[in-house]
Amino acid sequence: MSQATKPLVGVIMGSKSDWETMRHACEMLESFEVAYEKRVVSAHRTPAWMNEYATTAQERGIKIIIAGAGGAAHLPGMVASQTTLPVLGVPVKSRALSGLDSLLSIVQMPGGIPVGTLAIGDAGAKNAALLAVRILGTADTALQTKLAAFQEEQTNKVLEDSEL
Ligand SMILES: Nc1c(C(=O)O)ncn1[C@@H]1O[C@H](COP(=O)(O)O)[C@@H](O)[C@H]1O
Repeated sequence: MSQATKPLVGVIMGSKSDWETMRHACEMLESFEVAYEKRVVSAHRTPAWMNEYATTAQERGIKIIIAGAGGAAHLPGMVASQTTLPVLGVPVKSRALSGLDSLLSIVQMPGGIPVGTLAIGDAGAKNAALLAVRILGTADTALQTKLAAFQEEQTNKVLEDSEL
């Protein structure tokens, strides 16, 4: 799915080391059969590539960018500054400060350049994908139907598990 169809979601991350977190976003997109691409892009280490990625994403058909980064996590904000696409930021859990540094770096954007910031770590990556699916679902009733089924299944599972 990620390679064959034209991608609608760009999943980018500051380092290969973020993959264990960001794979949760990719897996969720796959479960909804939403075409995506995944790339390592760093504002700090590959600034020219980041600029190219952000400025060409829209013309390539990307609708939403999910950007994960840890520590001094400037990637989501810098990408948001160079595109008008919605950018969802995932704070990756850092070794030194458990992701609080990542969260604050992503969430505290100056007015005018929005980044939709998710929770730290795996749940944030999963929810970034679900939020992307919800956004795409506003113009795609088939996706909305899948989202409703996902939520119903989730609710039923929790109710079943409540019978201890
Ligand atoms: N925060 C950023 C950016 C950026 O924001 O441009 N580029 C890499 N990184 C982060 O550095 C951490 C450590 O990276 P390494 O494991 O490669 O040393 C990763 O979590 C990455 O997201």
